[in-house]
Amino acid sequence: MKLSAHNLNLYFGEKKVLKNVNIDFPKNKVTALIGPSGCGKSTLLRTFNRMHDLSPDARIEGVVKLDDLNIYDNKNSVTEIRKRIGMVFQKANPLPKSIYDNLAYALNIHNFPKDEIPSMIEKALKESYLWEEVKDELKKPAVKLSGGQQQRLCIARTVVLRPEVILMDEPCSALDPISTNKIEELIMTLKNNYTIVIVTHNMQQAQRISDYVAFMYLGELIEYDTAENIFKHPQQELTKNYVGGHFG
Ligand SMILES: Nc1ncnc2c1ncn2[C@@H]1O[C@H](COP(=O)(O)OP(=O)(O)OP(=O)(O)O)[C@@H](O)[C@H]1O
Repeated sequence: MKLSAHNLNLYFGEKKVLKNVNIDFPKNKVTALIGPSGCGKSTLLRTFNRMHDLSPDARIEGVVKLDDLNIYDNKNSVTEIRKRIGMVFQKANPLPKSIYDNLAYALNIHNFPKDEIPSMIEKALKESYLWEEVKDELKKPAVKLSGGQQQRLCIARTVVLRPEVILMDEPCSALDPISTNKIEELIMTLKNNYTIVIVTHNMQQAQRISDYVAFMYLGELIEYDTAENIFKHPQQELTKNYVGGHFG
């Protein structure tokens, strides 16, 4: 197990959004978080790299760990945690810089040796299936790339730091089917090197790419199992109804 939450409760002000969630994410697997809108998928995902530190009304109880490291122990640096647990968002968010500098910026912040930066960037772009498309125009502004290319650049910006975990919050929801397909293929190769947790609304996508699936409802983890069991043999009535398309 790579990442875990135990007895996790999360409140925004008075509102309890995560209710006693217990979950362990296995190493080098893709786990999908599914459930109807507002059930707490993104909130759970964001807990793992301390994104809620930015919300003054968020309050967390419980234990969240990366291996044996307690993510919420104040002696651990948030910057270091976010280097080990990277995140890719719903909408591609490249910096207003060149393709090359989008990756160099992250490496410079983390003080990687200057002479290693060009080869690390090439490796990350190759790993993100983008190198062949951009190798001759690395100085081009990243915002001039297509939406799908921008999202692969954001994935490259995450993997260039050699994280252990990649959190993905609906990374394909703004993309066309061809770009989505490329990112899904990419996710399936990335899991050889990284542990991946992905929020998705797309049941077909969850079936195609995930090894494990966690179904959430109203802030609770209702069922967590292999993708095969969740989609073919769900144990809970709620899961059965959700994956059967009866609500959500
Ligand atoms: N910063 C915040 N402050 C207050 N409430 C919030 C905040 N972020 C999320 N919430 C609330 O927490 C609940 C869970 O939201 P969350 O975004 O985690 O759900 P979700 O399952 O990811 O939904 P969706 O599929 O629509 O993205 C919702 O009721 C939402 O309104």
